[in-house]
Amino acid sequence: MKIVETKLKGVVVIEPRVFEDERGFFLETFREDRYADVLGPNLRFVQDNHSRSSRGVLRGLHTQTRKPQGKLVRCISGEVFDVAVDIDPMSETFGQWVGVYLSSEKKNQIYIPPGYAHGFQVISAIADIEYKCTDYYDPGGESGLKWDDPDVDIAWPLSDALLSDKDNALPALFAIGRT
Ligand SMILES: Cc1cn([C@H]2C[C@H](O)[C@@H](COP(=O)(O)OP(=O)(O)O[C@H]3O[C@@H](C)C(=O)[C@@H](O)[C@H]3O)O2)c(=O)[nH]c1=O
Repeated sequence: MKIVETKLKGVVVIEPRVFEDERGFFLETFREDRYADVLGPNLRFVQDNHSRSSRGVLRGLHTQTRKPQGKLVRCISGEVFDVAVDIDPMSETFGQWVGVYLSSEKKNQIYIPPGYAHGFQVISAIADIEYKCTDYYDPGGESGLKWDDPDVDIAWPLSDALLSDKDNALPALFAIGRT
């Protein structure tokens, strides 16, 4: 598999090896030994999630304060623009973001370590994403920042973003950075 590092520490894009033949294709989407080599030896996933959304839907930008989750994300149908944001005020890259198009065609993945904010926007008519998490969902510790915070200035592919009421009410980065 090919690993592409990004400007955010620990955020990597993974391009697994895909075996194609007359029946279709095969790939390993996770195996502990190889991924631990890249993502760190203490890697342990405890929860798998799957969500489906339609074109324009934007979920994010989310993080958890009490149980920060590392996430290994892939798109199993359609295409999304997936984003990680550095929300650590002590970090040299605080406020910076990286984005990658994930698709069922490319079969690529992004790993986002604990402590970053994560979100994605759907480009195709429908998209399914699956992601493995290093800690459990903790509703009482949910946090995040607004998708269009001008201080972060993410270049989302579609300007018409469809958000949940919860995501529409998220604060700006400077507000969560002070807590
Ligand atoms: C995230 C999550 C939600 N839920 C429930 C709560 C709620 O009733 C329903 C939908 O939740 P949400 O609106 O928060 O789902 P969603 O907006 O898809 O939240 C997700 O967004 C992406 C960007 C992430 O990075 C994830 O960590 C997660 O925060 O599912 C769980 O039971 N377990 C979970 O792990």
